[in-house]
Amino acid sequence: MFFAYMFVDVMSPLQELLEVRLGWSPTAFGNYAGAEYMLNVFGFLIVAGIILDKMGVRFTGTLSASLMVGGAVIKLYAISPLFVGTAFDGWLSSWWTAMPGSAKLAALGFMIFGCGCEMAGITVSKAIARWFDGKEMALAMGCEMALARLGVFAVFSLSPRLSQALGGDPSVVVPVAFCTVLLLIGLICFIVFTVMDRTLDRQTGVGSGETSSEEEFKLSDVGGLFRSRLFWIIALLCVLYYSAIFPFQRFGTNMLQCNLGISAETAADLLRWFPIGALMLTPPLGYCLDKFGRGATMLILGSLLLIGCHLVFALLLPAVPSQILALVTILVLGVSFALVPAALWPSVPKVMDKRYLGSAYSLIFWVQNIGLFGVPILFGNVLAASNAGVTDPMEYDYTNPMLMFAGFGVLALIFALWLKILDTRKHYGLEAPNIASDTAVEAAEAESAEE
Ligand SMILES: NCCCC[C@H](NC(=O)[C@@H](N)CC(=O)O)C(=O)O
Repeated sequence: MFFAYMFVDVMSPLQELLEVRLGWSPTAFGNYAGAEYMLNVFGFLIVAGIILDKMGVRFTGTLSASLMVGGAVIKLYAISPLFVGTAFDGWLSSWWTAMPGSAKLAALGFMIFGCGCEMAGITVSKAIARWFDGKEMALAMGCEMALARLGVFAVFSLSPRLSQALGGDPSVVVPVAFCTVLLLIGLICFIVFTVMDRTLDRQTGVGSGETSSEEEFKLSDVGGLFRSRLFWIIALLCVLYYSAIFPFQRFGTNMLQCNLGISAETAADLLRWFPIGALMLTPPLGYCLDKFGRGATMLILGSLLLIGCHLVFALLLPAVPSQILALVTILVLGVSFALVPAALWPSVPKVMDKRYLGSAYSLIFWVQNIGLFGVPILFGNVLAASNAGVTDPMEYDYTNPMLMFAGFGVLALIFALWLKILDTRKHYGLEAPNIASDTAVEAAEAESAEE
């Protein structure tokens, strides 16, 4: 997941370079960014859930890592001189001219990569939920997400520098090639893990139980989940919250450049602190959730912070173009980005039947992917419509698109409040700790001994 998240954002700090070098307008960049989720939205994630439940973690993990490498290679080819300027590029550029040929082919590669990345995401979530059931599940998920955030921090630090590593004109090829090699290393590591895991199973004579039928994906469960009010509240909270987070990560560098009049490198250096706040806080918050509970309250607080931060980016930063203000807001947004994921993902096993937990994760990811697919496209269009006639990528006015993010935050807050009210009425246990306290366990043991 570390290398996967690096690859997801490798081009985010290079939006200006892509516009100058390859002619990608904000709309083309938005379309490219949304493509990551396109095949998932059109049903791949549901298939991925079935594959995971039928074939298990080893097979699905290897398949997802292979898809990521395949997609990355296509994207690398699309932006390289091997493709740009060729007859194929000319043909691809000749229709739907808003998207240059390189953007179209890169979007195709990103689509395939996105299938692998999301498939890996549900595989990891289900594996952790099973391995840490009744134990430090939120801490384990928090550590996994912290590693992913470290990847984002690393790529925001490395990408602008790698683009200049060869001297001469800056290049988008070097950072993408670097991250593609990392994905290949990740695939090799996972294959080594599967071999070792299989060997251990053979030595101990214990099956991993990873395809146990009690948790098998059933199509009838999908219908049941879609009829569940709780499923929709969680899925809609998830899609609204993340729609104001991941697309922001992608467009944030240029937003800071335009508001502060700084280079892409300086802007990326500011933005990289966003995942760092989340990186440092998600594991301890996960630990607190395991020990003391308060999951629904964390969701409300995280949504409130999200709204405040996007309002600052939309209204205050253009009026007060201060790097300190930008940094403080980015750090607070990082706190929000720790609170919500730390509480949201471990809450799913609390309210969904274990039997269809894999389906529940894949369907929540599916609804989330619809937003993550559509919002960058919407964002690119809102940005373009608010900046008619602006040709300098340093001159865009980001007020309207950032207000749109704040609006998503308000809706997420409404769903978080609804969840808390339902939890108070129906006692789902969202505010309860994941690990029963020692005294509670002792009391339960004493009770069963008496019986
Ligand atoms: N074990 C938690 C998994 C979810 C982490 C979550 N990622 C996602 O929601 C992805 N579907 C989104 C993406 O890959 O873009 C996160 O907080 O990173």
